[in-house]
Amino acid sequence: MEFYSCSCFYTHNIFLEEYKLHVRFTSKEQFLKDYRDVLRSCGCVTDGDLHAVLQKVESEVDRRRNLCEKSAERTALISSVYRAVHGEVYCLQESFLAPEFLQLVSYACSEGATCRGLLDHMEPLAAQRVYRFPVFRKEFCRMLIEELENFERSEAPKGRPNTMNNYGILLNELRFDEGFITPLRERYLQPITQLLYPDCGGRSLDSHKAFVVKYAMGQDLDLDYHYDNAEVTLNVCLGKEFTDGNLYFGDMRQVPLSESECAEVEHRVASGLLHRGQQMHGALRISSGERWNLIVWLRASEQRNRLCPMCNQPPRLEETRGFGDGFTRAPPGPDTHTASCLLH
Ligand SMILES: O=C(O)CCC(=O)C(=O)O
Ligand SMILES: [Fe+2]
Repeated sequence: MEFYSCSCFYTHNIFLEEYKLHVRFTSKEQFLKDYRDVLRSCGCVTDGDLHAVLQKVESEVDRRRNLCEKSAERTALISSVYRAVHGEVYCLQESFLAPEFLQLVSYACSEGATCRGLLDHMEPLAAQRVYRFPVFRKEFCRMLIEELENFERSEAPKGRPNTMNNYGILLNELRFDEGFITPLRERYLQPITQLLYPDCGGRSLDSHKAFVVKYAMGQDLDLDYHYDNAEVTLNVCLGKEFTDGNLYFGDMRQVPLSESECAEVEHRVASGLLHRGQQMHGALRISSGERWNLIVWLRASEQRNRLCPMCNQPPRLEETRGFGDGFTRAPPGPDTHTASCLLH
C-alpha cells in the first residue's frame, strides 16, 4: 500500500508558540491580510515583531518542504552511528505488555465481544469516550526510557515530532515501526478500537505516526489545546516521576470552544489513554519531575481519504515516503473502456 500526505501540510496549521495561534500561509500578502489584525491584538505590534513572525512562518514552511528528505537522511545516519543499549525493546514481545491489557485484548478478540462488554473491563473517566487501561509492564517502561535517554545523549541526529513539542523523539527514525508499533496496532489495538470507535475509523486502522513526548523543568512543561492528525490516539505514560501534568479534554474539533466543557484525566505510569484523535485536548503543566509519554496517532485511510482533518477538505495527495499522513489513493473505478463495453 502506498501512503500520501495532504498538500495542506505545506500551508496549514503552522503554530506560533508565542501568540498561541495556528495560522495558514500561502503567500506573504494572504498572511498579512488574514492575520495582521489578529496578531496585533495578541501583542505583535511593531514592524519588527511582524517581520520576526513572517520569518518564523517561512522557515517552518521550508522545514516542512524538506522534511521527507531530511528524515530519510536522519534514519540512515541513525542506523549507521547509533548503538542501542536495550536492543530488545525494538521488537514487541508479549512479556512487555501488562496482563490486564492482554485480558482486554483477549476479550475484544473473542466471539460476540461488544463495546459494552469491553467497557465493563475499564473504569469510567470524566472525559467523553476517553479510556484508560494498563498497557505495558513497568519494567518495560523503564527500559524504553533508558533506551531513549541513551539515544538523546548520542551524537545521532534527532528529528522532532511536530511544531508543538520541542523535546520529543520520532520513533520511525529509530526504526520502531516494523517490529514494534505496527504489530502493536494490528494485533492489540485494532481489536479494541474497532469496538470503541467504529464511527471514527477504529475498524480500519492502516497506518500510524508514533513519537515520544518529554516534559521536564527548564524544557517543555505543558502542551497547548489541540487535536491530533489521527482518527484514534493512544497515549501511554512511560514515567518517570512527576507531579501534575494532567490531560484535559474538550469536545470534538467541530464544536465551538464556547460550547465545550473540559474534563481532566490523570496520567498513570504504564497506563494508556485512548481517545478520538479529533477530540480537542491539551496537557497541563507538570510542577516537578519528568514526564515521558508514548504517543501513537492511529490512522484509517478509509476515513481520512474523505476529509483531511487538518484542512477539512478532500485531501490533495502529495507523494511522501513511509506512511506519510496516512492517505491512500482510492482504488480506480471502472475505466472508460470497460464502461463503454458495459453500455453495448
Ligand atoms: O502530553 C501528553 O500527554 C499529550 C501529548 C499529545 O496530545 C500529543 O502529542 O498529541
Ligand atoms: Fe495530542
